[in-house]
Parts: sequence; C-alpha cells; structure tokens
Amino acid sequence: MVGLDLTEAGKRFQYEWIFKALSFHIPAGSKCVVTGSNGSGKSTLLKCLSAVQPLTEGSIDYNFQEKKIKETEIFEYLAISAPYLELPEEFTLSELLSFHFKFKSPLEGLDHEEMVKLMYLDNQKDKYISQFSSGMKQRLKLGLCLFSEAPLLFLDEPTSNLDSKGVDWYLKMMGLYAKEKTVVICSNEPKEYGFCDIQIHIEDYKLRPKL
Ligand SMILES: Nc1ncnc2c1ncn2[C@@H]1O[C@H](COP(=O)(O)OP(=O)(O)OP(=O)(O)O)[C@@H](O)[C@H]1O
Repeated sequence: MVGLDLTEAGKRFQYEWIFKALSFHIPAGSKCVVTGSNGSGKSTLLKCLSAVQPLTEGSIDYNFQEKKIKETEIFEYLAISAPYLELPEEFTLSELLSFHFKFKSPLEGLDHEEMVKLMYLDNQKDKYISQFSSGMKQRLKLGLCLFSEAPLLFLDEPTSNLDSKGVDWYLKMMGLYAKEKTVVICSNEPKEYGFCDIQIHIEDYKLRPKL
C-alpha cells in the first residue's frame, strides 16, 4: 500500500492560490476524503497528488512498502476515476477491457467475464462505450479502477450519475476491492465517503487576508 506525505504544498493558477501550506500525512491503507465547495480545489489537489499537474511550491513524497517512489513513477501504482477522464467511446466493452488490462494487471482471480458480471454489465460486452448510459459508464470507470492491481486509488466524485442501486453497488465494491488499498476521494456527498478515516477540508488551506 502507498503512503503519501505532503509538505507545505501549494498550487497557484496565475495570481490565484488554490491551496497553500498544505502539510498532511496519508498513511498507507487509509481512506481519505477531500471536501470543499464547488471550485474550491479538490480536483486540482487530486491532479497534483497524481502528478498530472505540478505543485507551485512544496512537495509530495510517496512510499510503497518502506521504499520511496519517484513522482515520475507514481502512475504505475495508481488507478484514477474522475469525471474529466473520458472512456474511449469507439471501443466495445470487451475491447476496452482487453485494452485496459494490457497496461494494468487485473486483481488475482478476476477474469473479464467475472468483472462484467460484477459491474452488472452482462449482455453489454459487444456494445460500444459511446452507446452506454452515463450510469453504465460510471460503473465501468469505477470497475476499471477497482479491479486493477493498483495499491493507490483516486476517485473524484465516485457516485456521480449513479442511482441509489448504483450507490449501494459502489459501497459494496469499495468494501470488497478497496480494503487493501490507499484511497483518496474528492467529494461533497457524505454517502460516498462515510467509510473514510481522514478528511482534508481544502478550504482550510486557502490564503487568508492578513488582519
Ligand atoms: N488549468 C487551470 N487553469 C486555471 N485555473 C484553473 C485550472 N484548473 C482549475 N482552475 C481553477 O481552480 C479552481 C479549483 O478548481 P477545481 O476543479 O479543483 O475545484 P473543485 O473543488 O474540484 O470543484 P467541483 O466541486 O466543482 O468539481 C477553480 O477556480 C478553477 O477555475
């Protein structure tokens, strides 16, 4: 499992500091939620944690089984589901599973047949992703993350587009397949992060005007 240490982390776009002086330890195996109002910087923090965007100042240290991991290698340990990451619409479900699992190992004992059943997408294997409903796409995004052999999971708004059955499914899948992983969730929806043991409220790390 991967542990993360943020030290005096700050991110600025042009003249606007999105967060500043964020020092935080996320222990390996913990479940962490990043909360804050719309536009407060949750997704920006997740992009910095996944090394997709650089910090403006400060640092992030990653460690896996007592060993430091370089920022340029963190993607190998990581699976991400986020609204801004699109699925390749021109693939069928079967093709996408084959493609995805060329790059990520599947969890031991799970074959594509079983994954499709777990995502309740049976009978959809030959359907193009472009023809999936938004809820089907969301289950697929989460399934691709959860069923990959990745010790670090980043989930941005994991239950967006899911109905109440889908939310129950997400909670069940998290209990079954995320237990042994370090998880960071961006959310404003208590029902999707009730199981988290750490909370970062991003608005606590804004630049405050000096009194
Ligand atoms: N590439 C960028 N360039 C300039 N500003 C950006 C960029 N990306 C994000 N921002 C700004 O950073 C701020 C935080 O955006 P972010 O998407 O991280 O918020 P969020 O908390 O995830 O919001 P939401 O809950 O609505 O998804 C916003 O003001 C946004 O306009």
